[in-house]
Formats: sequence, C-alpha cells, structure tokens
Amino acid sequence: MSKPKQRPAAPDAAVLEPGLVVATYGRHCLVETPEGRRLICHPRGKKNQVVVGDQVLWQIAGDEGSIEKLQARRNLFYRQDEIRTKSFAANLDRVLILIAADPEYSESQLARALVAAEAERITPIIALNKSDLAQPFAQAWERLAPYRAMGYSVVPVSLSPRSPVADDGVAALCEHLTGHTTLVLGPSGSGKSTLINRLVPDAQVETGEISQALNSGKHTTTSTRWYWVPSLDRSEARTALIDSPGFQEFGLHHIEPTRLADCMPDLRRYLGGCKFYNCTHLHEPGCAVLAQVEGEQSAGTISARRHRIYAQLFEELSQQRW
Ligand SMILES: Nc1nc2c(ncn2[C@@H]2O[C@H](COP(=O)(O)OP(=O)(O)OP(=O)(O)O)[C@@H](O)[C@H]2O)c(=O)[nH]1
Ligand SMILES: [Zn+2]
Repeated sequence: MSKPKQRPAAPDAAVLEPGLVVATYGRHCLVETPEGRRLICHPRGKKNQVVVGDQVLWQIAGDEGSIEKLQARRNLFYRQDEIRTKSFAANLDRVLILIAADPEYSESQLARALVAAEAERITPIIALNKSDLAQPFAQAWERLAPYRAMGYSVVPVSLSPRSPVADDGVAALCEHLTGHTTLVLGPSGSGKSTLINRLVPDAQVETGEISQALNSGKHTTTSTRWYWVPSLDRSEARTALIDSPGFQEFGLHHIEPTRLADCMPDLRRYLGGCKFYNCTHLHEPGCAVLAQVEGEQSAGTISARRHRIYAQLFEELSQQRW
C-alpha cells in the first residue's frame, strides 16, 4: 500500500521576513529590515504593488528580495503625478504641507492636499516658510487666515539655516513631527529639501545610497523616500519624514462629490443644518452652508474663496463619473 503523498510544506513560510518600504521607483523598491539593513525588492505579481510606508513580508531571491505579502494599511494617501501615474504613501500619522511666502502658493492646490488628507483621516499641518521675507510673508500669512480659523495648525518658519530671523519656528514645527511619520508635500521652491537637509544631516548621503541601490540615479529624483529623524525620536516612537516630489494636481477621484464638504472643516461644521438632506451646498434654498458664505452684505464664517474652491472641486468630481 503506497503511502499518501505528502504535500510539500509551504516553501516560504519559514523564511518570510518583515520589512518597511523606504523608497520606490517603478516596479522595484527598497525595503528596510528591522535591523536597519536595506535591500532591493521586487513585488511578486501585480497584487503586491507597494508604496513608501508599507509594511511587507519578503524573502530572499538571489541577492535581492521578493515581496510576498503586503500587510494591511492604516491609510493610503493619494496623489497624482501625471494623468495616469499615481503615487502614494501609506501608514501616515501626518501630512505636512509646506508652502512659502515666495513663490506664491496656489490655494486650490493647498485645498486639494487638505481634502486628500481629510479623506484618509490623516492630520494635516501647514507650514509657511520664508518668514524672513517680511512683506510677502505677511500677505501669505493673511491669505491663510481661513485655514487657521478652521482649526488647522499653521506654523510660520524660516527654514534656511542662514535665516536672519531670531525665532525661526523650526522648534515649533518639530513639536508636530516628533514621534510621528509625516509625508512632506509642497510646491517647487517651498523649501522641502531645505527642511529635510536641516533635520536629517545624512540626507544627501542617504539619497545617494538609495540612487545607487536602485541603480537608476537619473530617475530617483522623482521617487518618494523615507528618512529617519533620530534627533526627534521619542523613547516610545521614532520620527520619520517622507519626501515626495512636486505638488501637482491631486487626483481626488476616489472621493464622492457628496463627501467633499465633509472633508472641508469650515463647511463640515454646518452639515446637517440644510433644508434638503441631499443638499449640494451650491444653490439650494435653506442651505446652512451657503448661509455662512462671506458676501458683500454678510459676514459669514466661510470665506468666499473657499466656497468657490468647493464648487470647482464638486463639479470636477461630478464630471469624472459620467
Ligand atoms: N529666504 C528664504 N529662502 C529659503 C528659506 N528656506 C529655503 N529657502 C530657499 O528657497 C529655495 C528653494 O528651497 P528648496 O529646499 O530647494 O525647495 P524645494 O521645495 O525642495 O524645491 P524643489 O526641489 O523644486 O521641489 C532655495 O534657494 C532655498 O535656499 C527661508 O527660510 N528663507
Ligand atoms: Zn447645503
């Protein structure tokens, strides 16, 4: 009597190791082990497409690794590089939106980034850089008044190490970052590299190493990267910054237009007070949101600019569904 054939043991079960995705480019990524070793990994199959911040299980395959399992994500931040290329980061505590007195920031882009963070319930922080440029800074600070009023932390900073400003605000900003994982976003020229270089002394070395490891130096400037910030670690939690290039239009396609007002704290306050339960807050009579929009005759709590941004986004998100 022949013995029933034994099924081979699951080949990989014993050798799967945990890791953190610290950089991505195209199909490959860099994974850091709990001991701090970094190696190139390739996702197995389409399903395991990873983003920076992902926790994975991987196994060795030659001198590189193969990602076998993607652990469940706490959140996933969406943004869009080009029409079709989306890139993300996962498992974030904070999104830092770094804008500057100069170049002038786009309020629409700021609003989009905030909506994207709210949709994933990630706490946003706004930092306004270049406080040494007194006049443009005062103007930019004033434009941010609605964002302060709706409860966001808006931190004035002067990140340039040569800054002549006595209190450069960096300590206050660091308070928000300590012990957390923060995705840093901002338009070109706002000071993202200046911030990373200031808080991560080895950033340039690390960037070089990552470029070398990924063996595509010319492309890696467009990738998203994870940096540890040892100087801000707390005993119970490490501090990390994720640097993501550009501040292009955000694809907010994953948000239903009817959810939009709920992702804008100044509008959210009044939801539930409208006459119609399916109010779009654009033109309906008895709309509690519209009643609060600042006008020539009325002094509401919602700025007219913010309501215009809401209306534009609402239309854009509605069109995508046709
Ligand atoms: N006046 C002033 N200039 C600053 C300050 N912080 C940064 N800068 C300057 O602003 C310019 C842009 O800073 P970067 O750190 O390169 O900006 P970035 O956001 O990384 O820009 P991209 O790489 O294009 O995305 C540089 O010339 C910095 O020296 C500041 O606090 N005050
Ligand atoms: Zn309404």
